[in-house]
Amino acid sequence: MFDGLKDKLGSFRKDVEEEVEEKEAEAAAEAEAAADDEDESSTPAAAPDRESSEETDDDGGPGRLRQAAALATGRVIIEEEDLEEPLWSLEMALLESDVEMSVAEEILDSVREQLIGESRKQVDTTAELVEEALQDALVDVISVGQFDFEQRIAEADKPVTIVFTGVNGVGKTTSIAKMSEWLGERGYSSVLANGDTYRAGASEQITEHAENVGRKVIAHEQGGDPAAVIYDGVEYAAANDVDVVLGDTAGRLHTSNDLMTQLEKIHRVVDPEMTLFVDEAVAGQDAVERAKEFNKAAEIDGAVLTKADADSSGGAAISIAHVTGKPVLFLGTGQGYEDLREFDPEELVAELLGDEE
Ligand SMILES: Nc1nc2c(ncn2[C@@H]2O[C@H](COP(=O)(O)OP(=O)(O)OP(=O)(O)O)[C@@H](O)[C@H]2O)c(=O)[nH]1
Repeated sequence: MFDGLKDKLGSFRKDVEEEVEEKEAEAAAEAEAAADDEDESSTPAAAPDRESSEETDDDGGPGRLRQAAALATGRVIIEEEDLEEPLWSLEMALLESDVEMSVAEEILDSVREQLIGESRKQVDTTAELVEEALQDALVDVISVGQFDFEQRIAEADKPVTIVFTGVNGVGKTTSIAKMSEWLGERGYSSVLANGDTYRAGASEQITEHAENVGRKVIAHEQGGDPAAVIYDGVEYAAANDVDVVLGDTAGRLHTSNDLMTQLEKIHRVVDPEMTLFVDEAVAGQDAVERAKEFNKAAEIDGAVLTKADADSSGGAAISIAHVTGKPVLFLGTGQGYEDLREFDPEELVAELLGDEE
């Protein structure tokens, strides 16, 4: 999962290390040269000249002698110019990984600010410093809007209704069945409601998944009212002590107006606890754009990204929360019903920056 992005983040760490090593070597050479100068000019008459040459430091930045002095005390100073190339490469890498432009910029700004600011202190290893800066920057953008999904289910009045939206073909129905399993493992019963009355075959599809995971499915005729189906799901759940109603909906209707009308009616009729947007991680920028579009048409509470197991870039997972203000809550990590993983920003970033394969 996200191996391409992981490699690229590793390259940035190496790039900065190389820059700093090069600088250390230069500073060491300078220190040696300065020591030689001192030996040669240690007569009292030469001293004022040396002082003035230290003050008029004409090579810009903190200056060679100050760098050399810093090196002698074990400090390394990273300056903006040292980061220029590595940051440029990082930007390209993020964009190639389908990270949305504004999100990539946010990450770069944060890394730049942290590395330049912090590096003026004692530095143990450059790699640690870079890792910390990347970790903070990534966690910041990924964890926008995060909330504890399970706690929200636990605290909500029962039955809890969750509506799933998103275009067809991305694994929405599979994700509903996976969610039903995920809830079951945590002691919550659920019923599936086929609010996708638009597409032929949707009912058979959700029924098959429901049978596979041993859940009841509520469905009406094709062309029926999605709000009415989900309402029946809620009625069934209330009458049978079922905790959660998982409502499928038709992904894209003709216009975002239709979509909004459909979801608005569902909201009026059953007042769902959450509306989750489902898309596939492998769609990259397209998934990010769709998340924006769906969030605009009908406010979503969070996202489920399917097929993360097949996604090398990680761009959608990195970008969606920052772009929509709504968190990624789950990742689909395979075709089995158990392959649904709660999205944990810190854990994900640790994996992205980790050394293990
Ligand atoms: N590798 C992988 N495959 C997945 C994942 N989620 C769904 N799939 C597969 O994607 C294919 C489509 O899933 P469905 O749920 O049937 O998708 P769909 O019928 O297009 O779904 P709708 O979005 O409901 O229209 C199926 O073969 C699923 O097994 C996932 O997280 N990882």
